[in-house]
Amino acid sequence: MLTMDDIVRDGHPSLRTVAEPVQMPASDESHEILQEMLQYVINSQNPEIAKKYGLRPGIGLAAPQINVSKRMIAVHVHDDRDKLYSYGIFNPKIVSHSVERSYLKSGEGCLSVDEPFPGYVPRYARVTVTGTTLEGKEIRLRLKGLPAIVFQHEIDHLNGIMFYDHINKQNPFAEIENATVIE
Ligand SMILES: O=C(O)C[C@@H](Cc1ccccc1)[C@H](O)SCc1ccccc1
Ligand code: NI
Repeated sequence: MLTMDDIVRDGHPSLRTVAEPVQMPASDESHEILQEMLQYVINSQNPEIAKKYGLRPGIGLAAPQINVSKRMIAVHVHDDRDKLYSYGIFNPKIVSHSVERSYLKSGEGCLSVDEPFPGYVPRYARVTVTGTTLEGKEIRLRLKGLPAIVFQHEIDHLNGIMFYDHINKQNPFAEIENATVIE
């Protein structure tokens, strides 16, 4: 199983590299890695398992974070109506997005960043994401709220972008125009 020892930290070249598309159908190796990534995210949200193995809780994980430069992400997150979005996705792509933005009032963190980077991280309020699931199904997801935020955070990792790249350097808590706050 994956643990924090498998997650590379800020400064590792993998986090600043554009990841390669996964040739479909995915190889057994890629399938196994993506399954392990999703299992990490699920395990990290189980208090007993997280404590036993020292896992930092997460709602998403991208392959470059375990030094695999492939376009694969895992997400396990509930929206504000408690609907669960639990996916391992090959080649996720944002195919459309709102003009309106949103951001987490608490800011963002990252399993690959050990210190806090305070500040608002502007994201698109709504995104449409396509990709291929672990089960080999082509999906098209229309997302808003926290699911939209986590998918954008993880897809950023595939493009070598870190959440703090989006924070206003002059004033990290500057109001973001045309944006809704997610509490
Ligand atoms: O490092 C990662 O990619 C996993 C992040 C993803 C993430 C961070 C901030 C906002 C959305 C997604 C971890 O999930 S950070 C821990 C966390 C846990 C619950 C809610 C938000 C962040
Ligand atoms: Ni991250």
